Amino acid sequence: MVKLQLPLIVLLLDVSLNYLSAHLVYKYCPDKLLAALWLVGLIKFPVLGTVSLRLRDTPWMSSYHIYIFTMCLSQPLYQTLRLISHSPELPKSFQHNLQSHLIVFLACMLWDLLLPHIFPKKNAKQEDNESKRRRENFFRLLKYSKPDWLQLSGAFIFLTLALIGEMFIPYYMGRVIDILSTKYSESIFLEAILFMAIFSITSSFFAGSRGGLFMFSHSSLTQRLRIFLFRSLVQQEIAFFETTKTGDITSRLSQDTSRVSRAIAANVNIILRTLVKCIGVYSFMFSLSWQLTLLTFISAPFTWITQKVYNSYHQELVQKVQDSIARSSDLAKEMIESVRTVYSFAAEEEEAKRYEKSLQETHELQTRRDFVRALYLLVIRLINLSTQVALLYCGQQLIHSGYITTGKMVSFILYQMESGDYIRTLVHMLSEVTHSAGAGHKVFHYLDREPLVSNKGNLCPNNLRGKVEFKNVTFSYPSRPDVPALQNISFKLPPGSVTALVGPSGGGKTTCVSLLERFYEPQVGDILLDEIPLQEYTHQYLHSKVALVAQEPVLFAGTIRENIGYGIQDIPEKQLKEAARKAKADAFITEMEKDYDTDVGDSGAQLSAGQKQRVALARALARKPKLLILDEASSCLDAETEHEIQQSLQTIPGLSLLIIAHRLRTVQKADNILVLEGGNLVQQGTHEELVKEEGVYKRLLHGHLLQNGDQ
Ligand SMILES: Nc1ncnc2c1ncn2[C@@H]1O[C@H](COP(=O)(O)OP(=O)(O)OP(=O)(O)O)[C@@H](O)[C@H]1O
Repeated sequence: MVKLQLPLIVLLLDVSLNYLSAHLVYKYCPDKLLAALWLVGLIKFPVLGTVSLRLRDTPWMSSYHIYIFTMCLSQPLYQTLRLISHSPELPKSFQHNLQSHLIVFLACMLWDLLLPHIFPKKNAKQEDNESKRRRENFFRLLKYSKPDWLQLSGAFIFLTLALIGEMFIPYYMGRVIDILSTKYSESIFLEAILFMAIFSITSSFFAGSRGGLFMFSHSSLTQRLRIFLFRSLVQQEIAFFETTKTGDITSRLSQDTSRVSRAIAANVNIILRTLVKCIGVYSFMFSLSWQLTLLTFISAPFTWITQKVYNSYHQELVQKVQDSIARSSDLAKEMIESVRTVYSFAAEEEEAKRYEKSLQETHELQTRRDFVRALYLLVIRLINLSTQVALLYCGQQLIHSGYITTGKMVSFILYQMESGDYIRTLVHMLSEVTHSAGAGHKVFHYLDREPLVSNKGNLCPNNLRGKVEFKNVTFSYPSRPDVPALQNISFKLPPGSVTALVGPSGGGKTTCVSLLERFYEPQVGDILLDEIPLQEYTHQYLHSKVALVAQEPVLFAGTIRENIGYGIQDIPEKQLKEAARKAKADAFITEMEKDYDTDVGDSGAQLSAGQKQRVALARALARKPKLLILDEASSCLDAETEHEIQQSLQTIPGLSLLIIAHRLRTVQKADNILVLEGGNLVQQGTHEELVKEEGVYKRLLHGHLLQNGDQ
């Protein structure tokens, strides 16, 4: 009950104020009654509006602003109506006044009780934070639009010129009707037609130029945002991509950037155009008939409220539909990418059902969205129809009593029809701008994200020996922080040596490689290259000196030449071919129809697994590394080719090799073998030393985990 005190006090105050002001004015200056009522209404509106803001979170009272809005306008509108229909009467009695206020007040409470059940609402604090964030995003977007200021200024000038032209067209239409229905004069008629044509042609030209320039700014802002965003994304650490869905990232890049930039160019274009048109149309309407203009205000609050309610729920549903569509296309993409697996498990029907379920969800959301839209259109049409009936009725009275001509009435109706559209567009676009700027939050979130593994090192020495050292390294993956993948690991890779990493599956071999590549950063300990921590070297330098060939190397769509030279600008032909020769790829490449210019297909699909591994090895060698990491990189090669490659690699002076392999022949020749189990370094030494010890290595040999070379 306490919560109702303030609204009730305001209600009583408002009723008394209405009653008093109307009586005073009627008593002392009855001829100014209407003007005074409008004045009181307009003064009350901001004052009571501010009070209503404080009541937003009060249960039952969040629609109090509707009440305030209605009450501020009801008195002046009522009197305007009476005046137009020529039946002036005393302001209503205090009881009448109180009754009408109470009815609206109770209606608002009922609305508030029902509304949360139909559509859940956010609280005021959340809304305040969101609108603050949207404002900030909007200004940030403005900054990004700076380079387009010339086009935007041009667009604003054309916008104004187009509007001036458009504004006069209905006016001249009315004039033509008046000329035709009264005393016809050819010269005046031709003059009106001529002006109408001039305004139509010039405004069309200006409107076209305006639209073109706005669209230009829109697409250039979208492009700029996409470039910035992409740049920021590719600098993120690997863990970011493991924990963020691909669909999320691509939709930020494609849809959100476009939506956000629309907030500036396209939407501001529409808002300004509509706002100026609204002002212009209402000025014309006032000049034609101020009485009828005031009458049209009856529909304004209803249109405004309907549009606002519709916007918030429609926007939410639109977002849900978009997310659902993105999920369906992710599903389809995943199926196409893994079509071989689907085929080999005969899971076609299952996949089809999964896709159907996802589409069904989209369909249901779309139906809800369309239902909300249909309801909205119905309400808007009813409001429009009622206004037009009231207008025609009062207009007929005004024509009858000689206040306006038929032509002016036609002009007025034409303007009025436009004005309704403008108010709706204005409310819709204002919310669209804030929502678009809201989508900016997601874009800016990625744009501002600092990678957790920083690439800010600045060391790139001319000489590097290539000595690597793991010093008490402990590491857990960010997605599983409580499970250590490596525990207190220490080892050294001397320059020019061959080291093998072996151990049962899940032992931590690939994790060591990932840390060396700086995909992640260890939580404890250091990884040193020539006694200096890896993070001190520049990103480019480190990855030219430490190269990785993974078990399933990724090739990019393009030629073999492009794949081998990937990441190296203008690689000399000699360097390219030398790398291919050392990787034993030269022979099969030269046998191909287009030699090094042969296309490898999507992800290298047109090459065999062994050929892909050799191209990937050539790609690593092309950058002349000091440490080459081979993570089961020759698993798809026959023993002979693998042996040839090993021999060829040993001829490269100063190259250290870190090999993860399951073949005994590869491992046993290593200078040092590191045995990892459960994230711990459990043994190390040469093959000869390790076979003498009882331990994991021997177990692996007996368990055939380390296969013989020819197997
Ligand atoms: N991206 C990841 N996120 C979370 N945990 C991971 C990730 N990659 C590996 N792990 C976990 O870390 C541990 C070590 O994995 P790692 O891939 O280093 O083993 P491995 O010795 O290379 O195994 P394999 O011989 O099977 O390739 C495992 O328990 C694994 O489940």
